[in-house]
Amino acid sequence: MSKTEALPLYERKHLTKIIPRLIELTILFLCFSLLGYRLLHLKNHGFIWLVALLCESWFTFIWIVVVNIKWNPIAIKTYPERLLQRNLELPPLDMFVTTADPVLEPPIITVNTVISLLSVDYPANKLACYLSDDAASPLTYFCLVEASEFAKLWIPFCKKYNVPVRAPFRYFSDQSLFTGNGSSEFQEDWNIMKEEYTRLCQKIEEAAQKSVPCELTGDFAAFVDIDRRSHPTIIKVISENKEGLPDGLPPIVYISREKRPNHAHHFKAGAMNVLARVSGVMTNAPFMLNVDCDMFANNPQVVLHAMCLLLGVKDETDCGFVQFPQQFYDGLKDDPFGNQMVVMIKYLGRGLAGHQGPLYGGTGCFHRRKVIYGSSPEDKSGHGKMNTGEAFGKSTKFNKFVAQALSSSSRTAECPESISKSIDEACQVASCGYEYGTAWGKEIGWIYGSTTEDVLTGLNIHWRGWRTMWLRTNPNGFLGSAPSCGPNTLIQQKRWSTGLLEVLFAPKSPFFGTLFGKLEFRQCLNYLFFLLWGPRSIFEICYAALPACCIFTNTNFLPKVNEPAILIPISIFVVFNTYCVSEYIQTNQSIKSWWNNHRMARIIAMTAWLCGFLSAIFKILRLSVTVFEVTKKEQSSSTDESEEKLGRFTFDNSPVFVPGTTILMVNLTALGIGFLDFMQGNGGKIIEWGIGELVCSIWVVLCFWSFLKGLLGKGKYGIPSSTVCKSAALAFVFVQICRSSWGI
Ligand SMILES: O=c1ccn([C@@H]2O[C@H](COP(=O)(O)OP(=O)(O)O[C@H]3O[C@H](CO)[C@@H](O)[C@H](O)[C@H]3O)[C@@H](O)[C@H]2O)c(=O)[nH]1
Ligand SMILES: [Mn+2]
Repeated sequence: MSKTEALPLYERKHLTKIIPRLIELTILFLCFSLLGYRLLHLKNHGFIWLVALLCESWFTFIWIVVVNIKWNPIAIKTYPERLLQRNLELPPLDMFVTTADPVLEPPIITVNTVISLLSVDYPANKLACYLSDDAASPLTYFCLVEASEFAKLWIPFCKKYNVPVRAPFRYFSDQSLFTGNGSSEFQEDWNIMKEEYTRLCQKIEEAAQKSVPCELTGDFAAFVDIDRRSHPTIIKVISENKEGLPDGLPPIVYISREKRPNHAHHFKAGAMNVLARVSGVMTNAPFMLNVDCDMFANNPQVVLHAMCLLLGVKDETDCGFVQFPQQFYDGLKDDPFGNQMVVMIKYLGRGLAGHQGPLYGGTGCFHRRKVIYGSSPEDKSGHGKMNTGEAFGKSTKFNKFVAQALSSSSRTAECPESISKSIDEACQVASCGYEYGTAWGKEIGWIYGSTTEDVLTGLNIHWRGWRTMWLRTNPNGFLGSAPSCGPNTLIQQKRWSTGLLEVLFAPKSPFFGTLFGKLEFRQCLNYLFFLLWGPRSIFEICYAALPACCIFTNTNFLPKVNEPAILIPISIFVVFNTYCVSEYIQTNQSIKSWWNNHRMARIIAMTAWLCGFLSAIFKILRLSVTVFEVTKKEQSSSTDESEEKLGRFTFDNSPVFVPGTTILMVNLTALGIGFLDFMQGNGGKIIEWGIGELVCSIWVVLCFWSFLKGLLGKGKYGIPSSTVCKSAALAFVFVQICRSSWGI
């Protein structure tokens, strides 16, 4: 063994710091003090104190969960250059991209993602790229074919000049990436590439304008009269790299799985399972990478970094999958929609890494094929219980490859014959009846039953005893587009809170994972942080209504100013917010962006999470079904609109805006009535509520400031009048209920 071979491919570093821990415990101690105070005085107060007690108990519980996550943070550093020095044959990797709607997900975005993957620093004969198109759109296929032509020029250019970002739209939009060696040759090549890329964009744009991108003959005949909800499988091999050139164009395959109206297609999870099977009969790589259509590879060495972990761990059990953080490009200044998740990703990510590992986030994740195929760490020899009977479906050829994937060590998997020869087999495994009577979606592959199939699938992996790894690289491994404006952000959050609650009530809920499986107890708690987003809305709403309720009924839910106990809530408020602000400062973000994230978190919790919670409850009661609503993606913010306009909250007539508007109206009314009572001396009665309630009510109004602007705004910046009416009615009923219980 040479010296370099002995060097580890990665290092783990503990990041535990004493001061944050002390602050976290202080907050916890203060929360318990508050609960103690409430319990002591419960009998002197009525219903309102009970509600306050319940909410605060809940918040304390959530805080315990947070402290648990953050307790032993770790970071991992990888050494791709050591991997390259080892001179071993790198293992094959199948790369999956999913798209579902050419309007919400413009093909130029998808195409950039595909191009960035095709041009990573990794031998092309070890890669294969599969695009799943749930819209069966000839436009997407057309764009993919065009992109493959462009990639033939782009890949050599990237490798020759070691281009730092390989998604062309990013590369050409950012002057600072224009590195090269300053030579005239580089300048010339750059100009050519720029021209080619502009041409590609034009072609795609023109094609998108027409109802069909080109004549549907020849290669495109399969798309004639296609109804996206009912059509046969379409699989097209766009390139093959038959010669196995290490610096050629990797194989590219377009897949649109069969859809029939009377077959559940399980949204993204269903698409992922088809990708797993089709790639299983075509290239059967032992590792798979999956990204959403908007998540391009931002670091050319991303695959090498991931391989450092997948190949570098002594025991495979420690690395069931490698998850990269989901980070975004073109974030607006001060994060007005609170959707960049920088702080959450940094602190919760490194915290989770110190436990059983990060949850699967649905994109930017490298999997082991055999883990996806349901194997457990102990099935080392591949005689896992899954490899029996008809668990994997009826295709004999596919079953043969499954057996190989399950039995071979992670480094090799026998590559099936030529890709285009497997099309018939591939069509069979992509048909909508294939999964009947199999374990797909139950024990194998992406698990069905939640609109956050990623969390459910990852849970199933942790359940079987795999640990997982979290990898942050500099530059970021992948970047995606964060939803902008009000409706998109809230719809996405609604889907998440629904899906996460579905996971909690799934047969594979984390409780059972700890009781009957190998999910660690503390990891189960970690899952709860996410899975309880929906129910959190109830407590947040109640708490936001409390100050108003106190003003309406002339009572108090906080200690009075002259009571020493007032120090408890004041300390919680000060210490907690200082702690949060310090996290923003440590991640080089502004205080304004803390505030934006704070208020957006309140808005999201009380609107989107509530709607998500209700829709999950309706589903559990079998009153309705949940659907995966695809998030709209925008390529970049470089439109004519100014930053300020782009950052302004927008509205539509979705019911998701009703609860927020109601809460705002209730608190505004409370402040108004409070002011009147104060001026008129409350008809001679003593005013029981005080500064505490007033400050809380004002704080709620400040958090919903964008809604206040929405009440006055017009067009998309205004709350639609139907929403205003509904909210006003609800607010009126609430005020009446409070007032009628006056003095009780
Ligand atoms: O029927 C469907 C619906 C969606 N998708 C794809 O799924 C991906 C994610 O959809 P998106 O609308 O972008 O959802 P996000 O909320 O941005 O996604 C986050 O949350 C999802 C779970 O809710 C995860 O699956 C994603 O990986 C994660 O990025 C996209 O590539 C879609 O094309 C499909 O392939 N088929
Ligand atoms: Mn997305």
